[in-house]
Amino acid sequence: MLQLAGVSHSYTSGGRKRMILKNVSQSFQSGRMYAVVGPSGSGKTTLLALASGLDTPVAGKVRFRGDDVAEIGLGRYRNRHVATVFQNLNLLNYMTAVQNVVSAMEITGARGGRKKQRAEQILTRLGVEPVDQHRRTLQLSGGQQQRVAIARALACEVDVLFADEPTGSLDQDTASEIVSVFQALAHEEGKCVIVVTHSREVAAAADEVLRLRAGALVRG
Ligand SMILES: Nc1ncnc2c1ncn2[C@@H]1O[C@H](COP(=O)(O)OP(=O)(O)OP(=O)(O)O)[C@@H](O)[C@H]1O
Repeated sequence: MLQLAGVSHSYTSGGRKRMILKNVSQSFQSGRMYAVVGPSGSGKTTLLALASGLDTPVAGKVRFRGDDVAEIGLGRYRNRHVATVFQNLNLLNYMTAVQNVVSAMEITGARGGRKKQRAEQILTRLGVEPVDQHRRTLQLSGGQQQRVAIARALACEVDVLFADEPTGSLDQDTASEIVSVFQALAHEEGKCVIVVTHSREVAAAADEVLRLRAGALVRG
Protein backbone atom coordinates (compact mmCIF):
# COMPACT_ATOMS: atom_id res chain seq x y z
CA MET A 1 0.00 0.00 0.00
CA LEU A 2 2.57 2.56 1.18
CA GLN A 3 6.30 2.20 0.91
CA LEU A 4 9.30 4.23 1.98
CA ALA A 5 12.21 3.30 -0.26
CA GLY A 6 15.64 4.46 0.87
CA VAL A 7 14.24 7.64 2.36
CA SER A 8 16.70 10.16 3.83
CA HIS A 9 15.96 13.59 5.18
CA SER A 10 17.96 16.42 6.66
CA TYR A 11 17.35 19.90 7.96
CA THR A 12 19.76 22.79 7.76
CA SER A 13 19.73 25.26 10.59
CA GLY A 14 22.35 27.78 11.60
CA GLY A 15 24.32 26.77 8.49
CA ARG A 16 24.64 23.18 9.71
CA LYS A 17 23.03 20.21 8.04
CA ARG A 18 21.61 17.50 10.29
CA MET A 19 20.57 14.13 8.92
CA ILE A 20 17.34 13.08 10.61
CA LEU A 21 16.44 9.98 8.57
CA LYS A 22 19.09 7.80 6.95
CA ASN A 23 18.11 5.46 4.15
CA VAL A 24 14.84 4.32 5.73
CA SER A 25 12.92 1.56 3.93
CA GLN A 26 9.61 0.26 5.20
CA SER A 27 6.34 -1.06 3.80
CA PHE A 28 2.95 -0.36 5.34
CA GLN A 29 -0.01 -2.64 4.54
CA SER A 30 -3.72 -2.02 4.60
CA GLY A 31 -5.65 -3.54 7.49
CA ARG A 32 -2.79 -3.02 9.93
CA MET A 33 -2.04 -0.54 12.66
CA TYR A 34 1.56 0.65 13.05
CA ALA A 35 3.09 2.56 15.94
CA VAL A 36 6.16 4.70 15.26
CA VAL A 37 8.07 5.23 18.49
CA GLY A 38 11.42 6.71 19.47
CA PRO A 39 12.97 9.37 21.65
CA SER A 40 11.99 12.99 21.35
CA GLY A 41 13.68 14.55 18.34
CA SER A 42 14.39 11.21 16.67
CA GLY A 43 12.39 12.20 13.58
CA LYS A 44 8.96 10.63 14.09
CA THR A 45 7.01 13.70 12.96
CA THR A 46 9.44 14.14 10.08
CA LEU A 47 8.76 10.58 8.96
CA LEU A 48 5.03 11.19 9.18
CA ALA A 49 5.34 14.42 7.17
CA LEU A 50 7.25 12.63 4.40
CA ALA A 51 4.96 9.59 4.30
CA SER A 52 1.84 11.78 4.21
CA GLY A 53 3.10 14.00 1.41
CA LEU A 54 3.56 17.17 3.45
CA ASP A 55 7.25 17.27 2.59
CA THR A 56 9.59 15.64 0.08
CA PRO A 57 12.59 13.57 1.19
CA VAL A 58 16.06 14.77 0.17
CA ALA A 59 16.72 11.25 -1.11
CA GLY A 60 14.67 8.14 -1.74
CA LYS A 61 11.02 7.73 -2.65
CA VAL A 62 7.62 7.46 -1.03
CA ARG A 63 5.44 5.13 -3.08
CA PHE A 64 1.70 4.67 -2.87
CA ARG A 65 0.42 1.50 -4.56
CA GLY A 66 3.69 1.42 -6.46
CA ASP A 67 3.57 5.02 -7.72
CA ASP A 68 5.99 7.70 -6.59
CA VAL A 69 3.86 10.23 -4.66
CA ALA A 70 5.92 13.06 -6.21
CA GLU A 71 4.54 11.90 -9.57
CA ILE A 72 0.99 11.49 -8.25
CA GLY A 73 1.42 15.08 -6.99
CA LEU A 74 1.67 15.76 -3.28
CA GLY A 75 -1.59 17.76 -3.15
CA ARG A 76 -3.54 15.09 -4.97
CA TYR A 77 -1.98 12.33 -2.85
CA ARG A 78 -2.87 14.17 0.36
CA ASN A 79 -6.41 14.92 -0.76
CA ARG A 80 -7.37 11.55 -2.14
CA HIS A 81 -5.44 8.89 -0.33
CA VAL A 82 -4.22 9.95 3.08
CA ALA A 83 -5.43 11.90 6.07
CA THR A 84 -3.69 13.11 9.19
CA VAL A 85 -4.92 13.76 12.69
CA PHE A 86 -2.52 16.41 13.95
CA GLN A 87 -1.46 16.80 17.56
CA ASN A 88 -3.38 20.08 17.92
CA LEU A 89 -6.43 18.51 16.14
CA ASN A 90 -7.03 21.64 14.00
CA LEU A 91 -10.75 21.68 14.80
CA LEU A 92 -12.82 24.76 14.05
CA ASN A 93 -14.02 25.22 17.58
CA TYR A 94 -16.81 27.72 16.80
CA MET A 95 -18.45 25.07 14.60
CA THR A 96 -20.34 21.95 15.60
CA ALA A 97 -18.88 18.48 15.20
CA VAL A 98 -21.01 17.89 12.09
CA GLN A 99 -20.02 21.25 10.59
CA ASN A 100 -16.35 20.39 11.17
CA VAL A 101 -16.69 17.16 9.22
CA VAL A 102 -18.74 18.78 6.43
CA SER A 103 -16.17 21.57 6.08
CA ALA A 104 -13.42 18.94 5.71
CA MET A 105 -15.48 17.32 2.94
CA GLU A 106 -15.80 20.67 1.20
CA ILE A 107 -12.12 21.57 1.59
CA THR A 108 -10.97 18.24 0.18
CA GLY A 109 -13.53 18.36 -2.63
CA ALA A 110 -15.46 15.23 -1.56
CA ARG A 111 -18.00 14.34 -4.19
CA GLY A 112 -21.63 13.43 -3.75
CA GLY A 113 -24.52 15.04 -1.91
CA ARG A 114 -25.96 14.51 1.53
CA LYS A 115 -22.73 15.65 3.18
CA LYS A 116 -24.47 16.38 6.47
CA GLN A 117 -25.96 12.89 6.66
CA ARG A 118 -22.64 11.35 5.73
CA ALA A 119 -20.89 13.43 8.41
CA GLU A 120 -23.44 12.24 11.00
CA GLN A 121 -22.87 8.63 9.94
CA ILE A 122 -19.09 8.91 10.30
CA LEU A 123 -19.43 10.57 13.72
CA THR A 124 -21.86 7.89 14.89
CA ARG A 125 -19.50 5.19 13.67
CA LEU A 126 -16.73 6.77 15.75
CA GLY A 127 -18.89 6.89 18.86
CA VAL A 128 -19.91 10.57 18.95
CA GLU A 129 -23.49 10.62 20.28
CA PRO A 130 -26.11 12.43 18.14
CA VAL A 131 -26.63 15.07 20.85
CA ASP A 132 -22.91 15.88 20.80
CA GLN A 133 -22.72 15.96 17.02
CA HIS A 134 -24.56 19.28 17.04
CA ARG A 135 -22.57 20.93 19.82
CA ARG A 136 -19.64 23.22 19.15
CA THR A 137 -16.45 21.23 19.46
CA LEU A 138 -15.22 23.72 22.08
CA GLN A 139 -17.88 22.27 24.41
CA LEU A 140 -16.82 18.66 23.88
CA SER A 141 -14.45 16.63 26.04
CA GLY A 142 -10.88 15.86 24.92
CA GLY A 143 -11.85 12.33 23.89
CA GLN A 144 -14.87 13.55 21.92
CA GLN A 145 -12.73 16.20 20.22
CA GLN A 146 -10.22 13.50 19.27
CA ARG A 147 -13.06 11.45 17.71
CA VAL A 148 -14.26 14.50 15.76
CA ALA A 149 -10.70 15.07 14.51
CA ILE A 150 -10.57 11.43 13.34
CA ALA A 151 -14.00 11.84 11.70
CA ARG A 152 -12.71 14.95 9.91
CA ALA A 153 -9.74 12.96 8.67
CA LEU A 154 -12.09 10.22 7.44
CA ALA A 155 -14.42 12.68 5.72
CA CYS A 156 -12.95 11.50 2.45
CA GLU A 157 -12.65 7.78 1.94
CA VAL A 158 -8.89 7.68 2.43
CA ASP A 159 -6.75 4.54 2.51
CA VAL A 160 -4.10 5.65 4.99
CA LEU A 161 -4.70 7.42 8.29
CA PHE A 162 -1.82 9.09 10.15
CA ALA A 163 -2.06 10.34 13.70
CA ASP A 164 0.57 12.32 15.58
CA GLU A 165 0.50 11.59 19.32
CA PRO A 166 -3.29 11.08 19.39
CA THR A 167 -3.59 10.19 23.07
CA GLY A 168 -1.10 12.70 24.49
CA SER A 169 -3.69 14.88 26.21
CA LEU A 170 -6.19 12.16 27.20
CA ASP A 171 -6.72 10.22 30.43
CA GLN A 172 -5.99 6.50 30.32
CA ASP A 173 -9.58 5.27 29.82
CA THR A 174 -10.29 7.75 27.04
CA ALA A 175 -6.93 6.93 25.46
CA SER A 176 -7.87 3.22 25.41
CA GLU A 177 -11.15 4.07 23.69
CA ILE A 178 -9.35 6.08 21.01
CA VAL A 179 -6.87 3.24 20.51
CA SER A 180 -9.85 0.90 19.94
CA VAL A 181 -11.14 3.29 17.29
CA PHE A 182 -7.80 3.07 15.44
CA GLN A 183 -7.74 -0.72 15.76
CA ALA A 184 -11.28 -0.97 14.37
CA LEU A 185 -10.40 1.29 11.44
CA ALA A 186 -7.49 -1.01 10.59
CA HIS A 187 -9.00 -4.40 11.33
CA GLU A 188 -12.64 -3.85 10.40
CA GLU A 189 -12.40 -1.23 7.68
CA GLY A 190 -9.08 -2.26 6.15
CA LYS A 191 -7.36 1.09 6.58
CA CYS A 192 -3.63 1.43 7.01
CA VAL A 193 -3.23 3.26 10.34
CA ILE A 194 0.12 4.81 11.28
CA VAL A 195 0.37 6.38 14.72
CA VAL A 196 3.31 8.34 16.09
CA THR A 197 3.33 7.90 19.84
CA HIS A 198 5.26 8.06 23.10
CA SER A 199 2.65 5.87 24.78
CA ARG A 200 3.46 2.26 25.63
CA GLU A 201 -0.23 1.38 25.65
CA VAL A 202 -0.73 2.68 22.12
CA ALA A 203 2.40 0.85 20.95
CA ALA A 204 1.19 -2.37 22.61
CA ALA A 205 -2.09 -2.13 20.71
CA ALA A 206 -0.40 -1.84 17.31
CA ASP A 207 0.17 -4.79 14.98
CA GLU A 208 3.70 -3.60 14.39
CA VAL A 209 5.98 -1.30 16.36
CA LEU A 210 8.65 0.62 14.45
CA ARG A 211 11.39 2.32 16.43
CA LEU A 212 13.37 5.32 15.21
CA ARG A 213 16.86 5.65 16.56
CA ALA A 214 19.84 7.53 15.13
CA GLY A 215 18.05 7.98 11.82
CA ALA A 216 17.23 4.28 11.33
CA LEU A 217 13.85 2.59 11.60
CA VAL A 218 13.85 -0.85 13.17
CA ARG A 219 11.09 -3.28 14.12
CA GLY A 220 10.10 -3.86 17.72
N1 LIG B 1 11.61 22.47 9.83
C1 LIG B 1 12.66 22.13 10.56
N2 LIG B 1 13.83 22.81 10.44
C2 LIG B 1 14.92 22.46 11.16
N3 LIG B 1 14.95 21.43 12.04
C3 LIG B 1 13.82 20.72 12.20
C4 LIG B 1 12.62 21.03 11.48
N4 LIG B 1 11.66 20.14 11.85
C5 LIG B 1 12.23 19.33 12.76
N5 LIG B 1 13.52 19.67 12.98
C6 LIG B 1 14.46 18.98 13.87
O1 LIG B 1 14.54 17.63 13.45
C7 LIG B 1 14.61 16.74 14.56
C8 LIG B 1 13.49 15.72 14.47
O2 LIG B 1 12.26 16.38 14.70
P1 LIG B 1 10.85 15.61 14.76
O3 LIG B 1 9.82 16.62 15.10
O4 LIG B 1 10.68 14.83 13.51
O5 LIG B 1 11.11 14.61 15.98
P2 LIG B 1 10.08 13.76 16.85
O6 LIG B 1 10.69 12.41 17.01
O7 LIG B 1 8.73 13.84 16.22
O8 LIG B 1 10.10 14.54 18.23
P3 LIG B 1 8.97 14.66 19.38
O9 LIG B 1 8.77 13.26 19.91
O10 LIG B 1 9.60 15.57 20.37
O11 LIG B 1 7.74 15.24 18.72
C9 LIG B 1 14.55 17.62 15.79
O12 LIG B 1 15.88 17.82 16.24
C10 LIG B 1 13.96 18.92 15.29
O13 LIG B 1 14.42 20.00 16.04
